[in-house]
Amino acid sequence: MHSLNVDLGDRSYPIHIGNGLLARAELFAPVVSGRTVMVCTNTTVGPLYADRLNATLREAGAKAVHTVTLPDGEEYKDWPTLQRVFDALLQHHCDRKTVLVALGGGVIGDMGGFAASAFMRGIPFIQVPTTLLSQVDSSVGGKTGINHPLGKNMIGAFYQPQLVITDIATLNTLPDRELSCGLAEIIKHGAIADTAYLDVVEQNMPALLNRDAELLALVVKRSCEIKADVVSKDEREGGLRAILNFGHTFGHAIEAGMGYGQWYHGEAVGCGMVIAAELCKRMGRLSAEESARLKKVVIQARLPAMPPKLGVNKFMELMAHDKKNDAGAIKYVLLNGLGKANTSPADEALVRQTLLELGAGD
Ligand SMILES: NC(=O)c1ccc[n+]([C@@H]2O[C@H](COP(=O)([O-])OP(=O)(O)OC[C@H]3O[C@@H](n4cnc5c(N)ncnc54)[C@H](O)[C@@H]3O)[C@@H](O)[C@H]2O)c1
Ligand SMILES: O=C(O)C(=O)C[C@@H](O)[C@H](O)[C@H](O)COP(=O)(O)O
Ligand SMILES: [Zn+2]
Repeated sequence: MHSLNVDLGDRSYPIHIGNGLLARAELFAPVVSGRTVMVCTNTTVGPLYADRLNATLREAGAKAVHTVTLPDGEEYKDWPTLQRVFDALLQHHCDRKTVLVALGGGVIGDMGGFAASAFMRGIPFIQVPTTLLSQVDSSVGGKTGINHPLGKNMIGAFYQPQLVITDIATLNTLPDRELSCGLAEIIKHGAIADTAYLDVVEQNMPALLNRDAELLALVVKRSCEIKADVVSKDEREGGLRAILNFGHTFGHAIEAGMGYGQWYHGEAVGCGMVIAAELCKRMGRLSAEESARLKKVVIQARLPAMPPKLGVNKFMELMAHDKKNDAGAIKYVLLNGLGKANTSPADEALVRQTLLELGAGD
């Protein structure tokens, strides 16, 4: 088992990564012992893992374990579905000491975390991520929330979990398309912060796609380290943290514009990184080789590299709602060579031309 810590003063917490951790009661006990627990999961993950987890939570000393099972899909990351979590918490007479456990991918993690942040103005929560994407990225850092038709994650809170338990074995049931989505965020971590890591990911792509367990544990650990380092320096995205949004300015526009759930988050981010890299090349920030390399890794990960024909105007309209924007100006996360990132505005005509020439439609 690997363990690391997210250093945030009195909101610090451990991340435990390993095989079979869903059965390790002693890892859950420090947070759940003597408490009522509400497991928040969905109709896909619940039948696979909720019984196992609930037994472990009881063994860890939980007073009572309840489960709320939400419909599966990005299109349900919304108000009416969130309300179902509050309904369940109230129906079971949960109180401020109740612990919410989010068992699932990033959608469940973001919604469960948001529900925990708001219920009785904040109850403890644990992330139990079961997709590669949620294990390497969304379970760490405390961004929680839901979508709005006009923009991704528009309503939410920064609210840290007290514990992250990452059981690599859950990846055995993950569909291939979802595995690729996780690789998008992994590539992002390398591209913004660690070229040696990008090399490892690139060279081992076939083994990663083959779900080599040792390699997966290694990348989950390294990605968590990179993300935890950024988050511990800038928890609420005053500046630095925005680099974790590389590929997301375009990616979020794709997700909202195509209709939530059509393009998966990781797919939109993969494509968004290719668009951003092309823009960086045109701005003289990335060489043609670097930009081509990033595109090649994205394609190797079996992610889409071509934007959908959403139309350039629609892209611009959706990106005008991006949370990073400053005084009406769209701010992009751009690379200054691979491994170094910062936020910056970009010339609108150049962005439009880049999108058009990449095939986004006019
Ligand atoms: N908070 C953050 O920092 C952060 C970071 C990245 C992404 N996100 C958010 O996370 C979401 C994407 O997360 P995701 O890619 O995990 O998608 P997801 O939560 O929709 O999960 C993908 C699919 O895999 C299924 N699934 C989950 N675990 C499984 C398993 N072990 N076996 C079989 N099927 C399984 C789910 O039911 C779902 O159908 C987006 O909403 C995105 O905005 C948040
Ligand atoms: O943790 C962060 O910060 C990130 O930007 C990580 C992203 O991978 C993630 O998709 C996040 O939810 C995007 O945040 P948002 O603030 O752009 O909604
Ligand atoms: Zn993301």
